Amino acid sequence: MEHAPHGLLEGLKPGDAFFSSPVTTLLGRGAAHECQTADARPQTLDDAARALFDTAKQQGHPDPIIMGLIPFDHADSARLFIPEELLREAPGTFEQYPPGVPLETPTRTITPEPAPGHYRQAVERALTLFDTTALDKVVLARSLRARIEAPVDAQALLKRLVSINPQGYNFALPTGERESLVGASPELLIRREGHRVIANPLAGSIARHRDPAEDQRRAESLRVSEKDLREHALVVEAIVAALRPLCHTLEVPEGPEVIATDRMWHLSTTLEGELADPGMTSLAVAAALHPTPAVCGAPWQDAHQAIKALEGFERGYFTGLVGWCDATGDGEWAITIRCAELAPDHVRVFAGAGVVPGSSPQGELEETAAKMRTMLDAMGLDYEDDATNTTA
Ligand SMILES: C=C(O[C@@H]1C=C(C(=O)O)C=C[C@H]1O)C(=O)O
Repeated sequence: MEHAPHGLLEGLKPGDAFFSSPVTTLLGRGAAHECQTADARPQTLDDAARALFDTAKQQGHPDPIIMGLIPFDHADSARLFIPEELLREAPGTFEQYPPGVPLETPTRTITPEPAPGHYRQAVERALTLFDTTALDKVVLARSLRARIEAPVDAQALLKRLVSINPQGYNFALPTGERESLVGASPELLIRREGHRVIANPLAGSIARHRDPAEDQRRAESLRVSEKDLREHALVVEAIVAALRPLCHTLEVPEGPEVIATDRMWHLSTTLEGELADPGMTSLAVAAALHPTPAVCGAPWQDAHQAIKALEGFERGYFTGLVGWCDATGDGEWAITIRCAELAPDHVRVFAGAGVVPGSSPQGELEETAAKMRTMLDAMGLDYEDDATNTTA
């Protein structure tokens, strides 16, 4: 017998918006009201969301929900919209989702942007900044661009993603006439359910291994890695500092757990709080936290400056936010990682890694290669660069 969420994904058409999480599955069709904001500062996002809800209510929309994509950089534009039609289903039990046929994506060329050598050099430069500036951590990213023979089917790709990451934040949102951003993020920035907020930052990672004993050994090494625990603590500290003033109570566990995705082990902390102002929407809380040191670094300004100086490409929506917010303010915003930009003639896959004192350029290069495998595997794209020994 077919479970309901399978039905929802079965109905996905080009141009639809899809978001699934451990608590809900949404499929948005069309855009009754939409807004491409001038920038992504918290006030701009709040104003844009209010205006969208006001218009929807004036036009008699019974239960408007905003879906959207928020860029990494506050200076860039966010896309928020209220779908014309919204289909919603209870928690997606994608655990038994049939994996379907593996995708094949014939490619003409695959080009790393920037090149692996550039990436290693950026990490090396970041390491020197730790000695000469206030910088404690910076997340440096890179991408792979594949020129393809035929467009990737977003629905088929999502089916693969939900089957391999059933507990993840799986999404596909249109970003243009024929472009979309599709991904399987493991990271929840914030969920608001009434007064309650939950954040689940991840930071500190190691690639998984196909041999179960080696895989476990890697998980254990991550659990006690001084470098990764330090990298993780910086993220939790920043989120606690941002959430405390917004919350009556905030529960902070003593240390992180180790969680798995299809390709990675991560250090993970779940924080739970009671909002002091229940009128604060999930979008406003997300905007107050974003970008955390999980995707930017610490201190924020120094890390942002280092990214702009060293990375060598525009992140756009990658390491931004994807999610939804309803008219009561409830909603979820996940971090747009483990994602790919789909266009008719190319796909582009992104990944970043946290650099702290003690990081190695080759190690971070390999970590980004391992993170990219989630999307590369799902699309049936074969690619290995100088970061080969990650993906055993
Ligand atoms: C930036 C990415 O991941 C982030 C960086 C992590 C790390 O450095 O350990 C872990 C999870 C994410 O917060 C990515 O997957 O591209």
